[in-house]
Amino acid sequence: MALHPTALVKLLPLAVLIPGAYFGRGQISLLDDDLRIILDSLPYLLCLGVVLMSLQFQRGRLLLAAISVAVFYWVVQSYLQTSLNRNTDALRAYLALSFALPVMALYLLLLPERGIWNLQGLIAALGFILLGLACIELGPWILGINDAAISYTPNLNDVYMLSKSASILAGLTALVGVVLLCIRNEEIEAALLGAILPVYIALAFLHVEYISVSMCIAASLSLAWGLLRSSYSMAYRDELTGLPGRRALNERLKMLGKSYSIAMIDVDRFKRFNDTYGHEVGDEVLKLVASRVRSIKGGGTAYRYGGEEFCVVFPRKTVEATLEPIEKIRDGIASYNMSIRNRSKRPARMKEGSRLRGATRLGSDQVSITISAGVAARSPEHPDPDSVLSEADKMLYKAKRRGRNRVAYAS
Ligand SMILES: Nc1nc2c(ncn2[C@@H]2O[C@H](COP(=O)(O)OP(=O)(O)OP(=O)(O)O)[C@@H](O)[C@H]2O)c(=O)[nH]1
Repeated sequence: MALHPTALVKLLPLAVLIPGAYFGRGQISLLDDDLRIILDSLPYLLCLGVVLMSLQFQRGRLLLAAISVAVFYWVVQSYLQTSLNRNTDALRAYLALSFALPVMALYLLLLPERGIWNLQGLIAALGFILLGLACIELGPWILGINDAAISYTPNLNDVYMLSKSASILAGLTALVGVVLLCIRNEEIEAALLGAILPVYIALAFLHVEYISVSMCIAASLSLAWGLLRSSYSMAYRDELTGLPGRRALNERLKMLGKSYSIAMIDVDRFKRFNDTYGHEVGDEVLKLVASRVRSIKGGGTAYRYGGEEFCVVFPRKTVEATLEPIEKIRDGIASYNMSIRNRSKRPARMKEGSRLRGATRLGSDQVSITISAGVAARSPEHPDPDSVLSEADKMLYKAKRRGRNRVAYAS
């Protein structure tokens, strides 16, 4: 199981959203009454927006999260705007929330995305609702019948109200969320964390003025942002390699200025590689090549063009300026020995393995691969991105004809 620590970057919007909500709350009292009424209903409106978008994009976990934020806000507004010291119903509601929140957050975090309008999605949603009801009913009762209640009772007279046990549970939930984000590397995981944390903050600092409205706005904005980001990824990112895909390339090509170069890159003898080592190992090769091409220098942006082809766009660069970075990538890939992890996928026919040129079999577990590239720049003969792209493609096939593992460029 691979970990992606860089996925933590997806939490950066939270670093703005949560402090922004906390400090922005101070301004709410300055608003006139009409605006404050609108602001009070903003969490509901935002959650409704997320619910509608989740239905549209089949995002079951975000749908449940948005409904939960709205219910949380409603409970806080309806039952907890009072002194918990004197109102046992309010204390019960607070205990129920502080017990239900981590349990339901963990359920949502661990749940794989199943969509909405299918049996698995509906069962997942039903499980979530039943779990929520059980927590709300059983939570205060369980906490009331044994010693756990004492360590779970909120610190009613402190600004930070969550008890030590509830804080530990909250910390564990957040930790699980961070680990899952690093494993799954998905926008949705960051969005869920981005909703759970503000809701916890609202619960922990319940006595702070306007905390619930500001934090529930932050939570629903995080869900909306995650939904937009994941829809963008779905449309514009290639799932296997994580590179921007063909659609993103087409958009980029429309925005190029008067001077640019385009490189087409293709894995050599990839069909034979697939036939010999299997599609799964072929996918690993594509990921490896993608990770190398992604790090290309010289201001180039890499895209997966399709199949085993990649495209790099160099705005404001001549062909000559692109050669060094492309050669570096080609050389780096050619001299890298890739380990084949899946032993069952080793070449069935040894002769076949050793005949490969594009993928040379080195030892029992290692292969090396090569790439070829063609580069062309905008010129009077090739005045638009499509013709530059097709010229780069011609150069690529020139590199193939000349023996592969090389770069050819339009002079
Ligand atoms: N594993 C894997 N294979 C893919 C993927 N997309 C395309 N391919 C394979 O890539 C191969 C492309 O082969 P060809 O276009 O014939 O070219 P080649 O074998 O690389 O030969 P040259 O380009 O002439 O060096 C085909 O076998 C496709 O099945 C993918 O996402 N994963």
